[in-house]
Amino acid sequence: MTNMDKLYDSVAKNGPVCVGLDTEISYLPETDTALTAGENIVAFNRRLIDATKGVAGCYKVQIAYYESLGMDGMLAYQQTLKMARASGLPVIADIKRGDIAKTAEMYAKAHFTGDFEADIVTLAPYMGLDSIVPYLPYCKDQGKGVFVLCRTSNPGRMDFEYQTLSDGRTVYTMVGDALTKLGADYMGERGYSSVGLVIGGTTGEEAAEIRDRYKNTFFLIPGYGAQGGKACDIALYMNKGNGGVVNSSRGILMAWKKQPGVAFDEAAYNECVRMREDIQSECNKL
Ligand SMILES: O=C(O)c1cc(=O)[nH]c(=O)n1[C@@H]1O[C@H](COP(=O)(O)O)[C@@H](O)[C@H]1O
Repeated sequence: MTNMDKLYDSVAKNGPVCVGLDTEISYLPETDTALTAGENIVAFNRRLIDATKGVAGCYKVQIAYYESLGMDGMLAYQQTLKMARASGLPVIADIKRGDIAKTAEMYAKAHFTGDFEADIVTLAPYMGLDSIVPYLPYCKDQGKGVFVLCRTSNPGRMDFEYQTLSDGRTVYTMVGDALTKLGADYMGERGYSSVGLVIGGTTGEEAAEIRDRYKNTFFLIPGYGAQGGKACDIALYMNKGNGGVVNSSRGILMAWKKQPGVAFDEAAYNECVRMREDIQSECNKL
């Protein structure tokens, strides 16, 4: 069974919310001055994971928030991955790597084995397929997975991704087509490849076309919450309520700010439940 299969099963059981652990120290309601920044973040993440593991489909840990704190942060990253994986839910390491083949081999080893082992990683395809291929033996042998940036959530997606090629396709479609072709040899039992795509949820405009074109591809859909993505748009990227996980980071981490008097972990739980209902009710309308 692949990790994409596990993600599918997890969405079927708990729903599509991907809790983004992009934990910045300023998001914490209070800190313990006897602890380092990294230790405070681990304590916060521990309570957040405990509170949300029954209502989340997976976790995504954004490495930049941890790297920015140096060694203290990298220890926090290691411990956060460990705690999140111990919840039994699939864990995506949002590392967005994309380098030449030999270097990619080292990144794959770094994030699929050892101290920083994750179940699935995010990759950037700009340097070409040889920057993606070194991750595939881990998909074949250990069921690992990758989500490759395709049509992202940020305004800057227009700069390169929407450029039109001579054959009429957009650049993001060329990327999606090439990656789904590559992923065809890595199909799991639930009908999805271990090679998934990142499809931003801040617009629903191309949703029907994208979902239809990549039927066997699992999507990581960021943009809900702080970036303003709407459930009615996001539902269009799902496949009968599955086939995608919807990330919210700041919206969940800082849910306590919108729920006065409620503890941060309980507020995060409440936000996951609200978000899940919001998305599932839109999926049910389709
Ligand atoms: O790969 C990603 O996860 C990603 C792709 C994308 O197109 N847009 C996007 O926002 N992300 C990530 O998703 C998360 C969004 O965080 P919030 O906007 O706080 O919910 C961050 O970790 C981003 O790095």
